[in-house]
Amino acid sequence: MKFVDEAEIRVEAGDGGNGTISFRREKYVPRGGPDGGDGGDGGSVYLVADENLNTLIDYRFERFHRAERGQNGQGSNCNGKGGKDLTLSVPVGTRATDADTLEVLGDLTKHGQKLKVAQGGYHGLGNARFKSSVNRAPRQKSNGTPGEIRNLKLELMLLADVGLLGLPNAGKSTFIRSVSAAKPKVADYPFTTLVPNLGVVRQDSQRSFVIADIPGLIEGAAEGAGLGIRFLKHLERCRILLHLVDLMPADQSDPVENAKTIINELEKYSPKLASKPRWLVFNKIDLLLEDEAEALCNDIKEALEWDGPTYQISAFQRLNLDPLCHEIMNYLENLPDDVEAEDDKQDVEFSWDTHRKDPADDLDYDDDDWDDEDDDDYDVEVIYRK
Ligand SMILES: Nc1nc2c(ncn2[C@@H]2O[C@H](COP(=O)(O)OP(=O)(O)OP(=O)(O)O)[C@@H](O)[C@H]2O)c(=O)[nH]1
Ligand SMILES: [Mg+2]
Repeated sequence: MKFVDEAEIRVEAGDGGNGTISFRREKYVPRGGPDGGDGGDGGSVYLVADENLNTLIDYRFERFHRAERGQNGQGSNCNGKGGKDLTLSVPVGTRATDADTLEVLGDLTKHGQKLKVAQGGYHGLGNARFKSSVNRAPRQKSNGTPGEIRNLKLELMLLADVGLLGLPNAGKSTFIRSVSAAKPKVADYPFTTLVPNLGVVRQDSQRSFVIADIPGLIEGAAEGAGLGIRFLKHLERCRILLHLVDLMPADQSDPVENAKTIINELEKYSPKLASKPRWLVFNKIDLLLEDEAEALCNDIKEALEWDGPTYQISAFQRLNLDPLCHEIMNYLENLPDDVEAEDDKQDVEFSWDTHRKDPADDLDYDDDDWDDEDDDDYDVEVIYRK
């Protein structure tokens, strides 16, 4: 599966309409003067940021976009109508670059923000405009100028503060569903998640962070097993990774070995990613008695020689999620500004407004969109809700 957080399209603004040559012809009005009208301006092409969109995938299928041409002028001093502008909606966070010159035309960072990407042609002048004291019957007009044509590269940056790591079925998608308004598909088979999802965890009106749920990793991912490791690139800009460990794998596999697999694959992919702050999050504690869970977590920590932070949660039952999110928020807030930020300055920032969901909303697992088959249609999903 290919990533479509970028798309290349061609936009063509409308040409300006031509001016026209015409003379007033009317009974009893001999030698009516010139009355050729001007053409209309060509329509321009704009991009507008729309918070309801989350992918650029549509632009992969529809690559040519043209605004209307201006109408030609007409007699009786009638000017041609201007061509209609074309407005293309793109997700918030999209950057538009001229694919030929590599000039960055702009970043659309706020809902409703508009960016002109191709200027419509200017109108031509009708002969009425060329009338002068020495030329009362000009046979002159001008043509409209051509509209701008551009090959545009659209890029949508997926930026997340927190990245989720884990084997398939570890509960990553369940976790993001429980702490944010994102609605990725959850199921009891591996590789349910085929594309990354982003969710916004809102602590209060001023404080929130973004979590990325990516497809599960399996042993050999670095060599391409399962869905491979290409999704890990989305975690490179995260500030912290949560490694979800399933305490009760349905396939009876050993949680220690499972955790080691992830750490191995991570190291194979990139030592830099592997050295990012990482917290161990033991999931599915609801399936064990409290002291059993405690003992198992200790065993795993010992086997991994883990001395970093650990948490015990049930993503499904929403146990201990609040303290974990709280800690994450604190951690992120207390990071020095310059950590990992050097090359982020150019980044597009999302300005979503996703709120923390009411937990009661989500307890209904018969909920229709729980198993939203459409998910698979998208290569990249960024789900959020206002
Ligand atoms: N009992 C229990 N089941 C859970 C918990 N979290 C997730 N599950 C179940 O585990 C299964 C897998 O959950 P997902 O959230 O789809 O797992 P994932 O890590 O996103 O899996 P992939 O997308 O395949 O990588 C589902 O059947 C969930 O209902 C939990 O805390 N407790
Ligand atoms: Mg998943």
